[in-house]
Amino acid sequence: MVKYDYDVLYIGAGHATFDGGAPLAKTGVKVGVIESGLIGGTCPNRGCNAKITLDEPVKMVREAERMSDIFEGDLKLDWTKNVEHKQEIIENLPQDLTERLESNGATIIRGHATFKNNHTVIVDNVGEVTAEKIVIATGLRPHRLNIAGTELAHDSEEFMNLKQLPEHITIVGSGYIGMEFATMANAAGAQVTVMLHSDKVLRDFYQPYVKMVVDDLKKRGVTFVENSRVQSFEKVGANYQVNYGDNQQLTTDWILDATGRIPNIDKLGLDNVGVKYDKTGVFVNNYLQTNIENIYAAGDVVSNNLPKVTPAAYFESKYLMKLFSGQTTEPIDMPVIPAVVFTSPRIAKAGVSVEEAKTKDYQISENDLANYWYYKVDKEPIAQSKQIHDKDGHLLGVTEISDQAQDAVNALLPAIEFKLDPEQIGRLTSLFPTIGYAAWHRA
Ligand SMILES: Cc1cc2nc3c(=O)[nH]c(=O)nc-3n(C[C@H](O)[C@H](O)[C@H](O)COP(=O)(O)OP(=O)(O)OC[C@H]3O[C@@H](n4cnc5c(N)ncnc54)[C@H](O)[C@@H]3O)c2cc1C
Ligand SMILES: NC(=O)c1ccc[n+]([C@@H]2O[C@H](COP(=O)([O-])OP(=O)(O)OC[C@H]3O[C@@H](n4cnc5c(N)ncnc54)[C@H](O)[C@@H]3O)[C@@H](O)[C@H]2O)c1
Repeated sequence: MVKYDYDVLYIGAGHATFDGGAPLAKTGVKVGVIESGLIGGTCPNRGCNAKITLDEPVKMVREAERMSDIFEGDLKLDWTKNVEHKQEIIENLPQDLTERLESNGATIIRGHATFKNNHTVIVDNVGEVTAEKIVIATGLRPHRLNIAGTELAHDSEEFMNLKQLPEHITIVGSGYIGMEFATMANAAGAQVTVMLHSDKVLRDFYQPYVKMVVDDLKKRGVTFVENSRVQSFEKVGANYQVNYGDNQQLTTDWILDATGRIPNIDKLGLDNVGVKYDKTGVFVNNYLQTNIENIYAAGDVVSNNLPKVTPAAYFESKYLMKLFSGQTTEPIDMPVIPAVVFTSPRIAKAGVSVEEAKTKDYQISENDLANYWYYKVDKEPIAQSKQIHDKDGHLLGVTEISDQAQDAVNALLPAIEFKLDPEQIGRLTSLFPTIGYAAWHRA
């Protein structure tokens, strides 16, 4: 007798679900996926894919600017066309991902899920759905400032759908979204003011590199207001007023609230089943299992100190696929999760940080890439890296600032993850000339 509707039921259809959920269904496990929004979740529809499409012309404008003695005329970014192009790239992704899940045998259930008990969820307009195991993969949503007029501000998704670029944009927050979107808006011709919570920008990245990005944006006209203490937003005629600091005002055309993202758990009924969580997300053990035996969690919604990025959600989803299909009984062994902020230049990193290296007996090489011939081809004025090695020559970590930092870090990742020794590293013969080759350059 079949006891439950599904063997495994995922709540949410982002990377934390579909990367492992589709192959899991293929093994014959009966998989259900509940999604209240677009299949694919944040990354394809309103995160990574959308953002990197909008950013591509930004990168090209910067390249053309550096090559202005070779090119004739100026490149001008048309924001409206850029947004149209982004839409063309992403609009079929929910359908593609639906097909990926369904063609492997998973069933998609559309609606918002709330736990009734530890094997049953109630889905709006559908009713009760039962499963032996349930995976909470509900991700994050934008945090909204708790101040008067907060409803006048917008989120990153609304920014990426702007058909016309406002003349002046105020961005509250200087994390990933604040800095990536300040870069895009500035390159597309908007005047940008970034309101900082403190004096810190991109707190998780190597601060001397962050300063280079900030100084470059300042030269390009972006204003940074430190310790801004934003107090309220008001509509004044056709514009908005940002009230901040000690009775200071700023007039602007559009406000982006980029003050972080919070877990989608408040309307999930976790208290109905006793799943433990706090404001940072759902608590799990080394098997991604919550305190309730048959309920798991994966991706951004998990409370941990990993960066909330797609590579982490992807790996966790793949791990649960192996666990649920019997391919492993081991706890999850998280690999090195790299991170990049797509400013211009980018800052990318993986493994041991420079700050940690300074507290240990590690060697830190400081590499002036702007004067290395391959980076000169691109006339990159800001290009540096720091590589961290132990005394036996294993590469433990890297952080790089350059326009191609994400590809450089990708090239070095296998050596960091697999702790390759110098002889093994010597056998990695990269194509030449490429960033994969240049990434190894060090002083
Ligand atoms: C603007 C932006 C840019 C980003 N850029 C990058 C980048 O360049 N690189 C990178 O690695 N990461 C990036 N990220 C982060 C990346 O998008 C996330 O790490 C990733 O999407 C996490 O996947 P997830 O499956 O955990 O959650 P999500 O993709 O958020 O999926 C969760 C899903 O659950 C659904 N849901 C929530 N509650 C319920 C419920 N009760 N019932 C039914 N469905 C529910 C939601 O609708 C959503 O579709 C970016 C994020 C943003 C916002
Ligand atoms: N390239 C990428 O991988 C990428 C890109 C975009 C987003 N993301 C993910 O999305 C998540 C959310 O990004 P985010 O930039 O919104 O969050 P974040 O946590 O990176 O930054 C939030 C910023 O808001 C500031 N802040 C908080 N409260 C404030 C207040 N009251 N006034 C002014 N500033 C305030 C913080 O100091 C911080 O600078 C990130 O955790 C990241 O993992 C990743």
